[in-house]
Amino acid sequence: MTGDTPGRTMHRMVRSERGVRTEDGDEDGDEDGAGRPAALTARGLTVVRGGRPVVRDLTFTVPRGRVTGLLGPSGCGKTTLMRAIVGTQAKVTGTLDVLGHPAGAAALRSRIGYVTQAPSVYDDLTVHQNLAAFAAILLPGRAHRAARRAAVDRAVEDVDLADHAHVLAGRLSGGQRSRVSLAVALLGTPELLVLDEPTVGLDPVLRRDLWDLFHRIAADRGTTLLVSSHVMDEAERCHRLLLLRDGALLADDTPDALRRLSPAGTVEAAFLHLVESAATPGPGPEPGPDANPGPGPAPGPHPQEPRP
Ligand SMILES: Nc1ncnc2c1ncn2[C@@H]1O[C@H](COP(=O)(O)OP(=O)(O)OP(=O)(O)O)[C@@H](O)[C@H]1O
Repeated sequence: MTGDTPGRTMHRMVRSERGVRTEDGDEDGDEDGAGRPAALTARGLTVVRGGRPVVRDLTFTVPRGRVTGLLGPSGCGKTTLMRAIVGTQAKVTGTLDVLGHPAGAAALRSRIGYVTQAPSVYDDLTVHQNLAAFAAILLPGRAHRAARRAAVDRAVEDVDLADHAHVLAGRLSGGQRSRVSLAVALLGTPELLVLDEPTVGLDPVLRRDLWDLFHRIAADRGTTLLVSSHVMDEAERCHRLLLLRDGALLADDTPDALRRLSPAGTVEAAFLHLVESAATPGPGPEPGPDANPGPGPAPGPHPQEPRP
């Protein structure tokens, strides 16, 4: 069972090669309270690129309807993991289930939205035309005309670009172009949104606005968001975090539980603490009550909601 299920069993935290996680006795596996499979379940997930493993033996679960941050330094494997999740990465071994299907299954195509680091928009089309072009692929034919229009209008509103709907994409700022890419991903109302460093290069106000949008999407539609970043302060904005380093999972927990791992009380300090503990064999960090039990159930209520 995953998600915010009250009355969960007690978990015992362990540190393993797969990062910090808990051991527990729950038997109900990777489902949420409604009996649906978790958004993501990985076991022993490894990806080889350029002849070497760049994602190594990851085991984690991502609950539905929450904003999960995938954080770690440049080159640690975030994009590679995301590509594995959306089914575009070769040389993936281990288990990776997405919305209850093996990653890359045809049944997932319309259920996942993926926004890469490079905005995929046509510069010589307006925002509206860009969205209309993608909507025509998703909802082809005359019968869907009204639905197409509604989907485009809603996506433009979602990303707060109504004032720029008729501006050429080539004349937009970097942040605005990123939002057009996001709007394209939102057109199909995906159940899982995978966003690769969507806030990179944005000023603090735009970053805050985008994070607000991510939370609205999760809260209003029950969409699961997996958002990567190499900026540790973005961790505070997530319900859950996967911390990666050198392709390995350092932690899978809530920001609140991670903050408690170090005296400084920040996720960045927790990251350093975990790196140091991984380098020094020992008993490992103290338990965090919100740790994800890896392949087992996810945590109960979050003691501190993320800063939107
Ligand atoms: N096409 C490729 N061929 C071989 N190795 C690659 C290729 N692309 C990436 N890598 C290697 O895989 C590792 C993980 O890269 P990845 O792009 O997944 O990291 P990242 O955490 O997303 O980095 P960034 O934050 O800079 O985008 C890196 O060591 C990188 O050098």
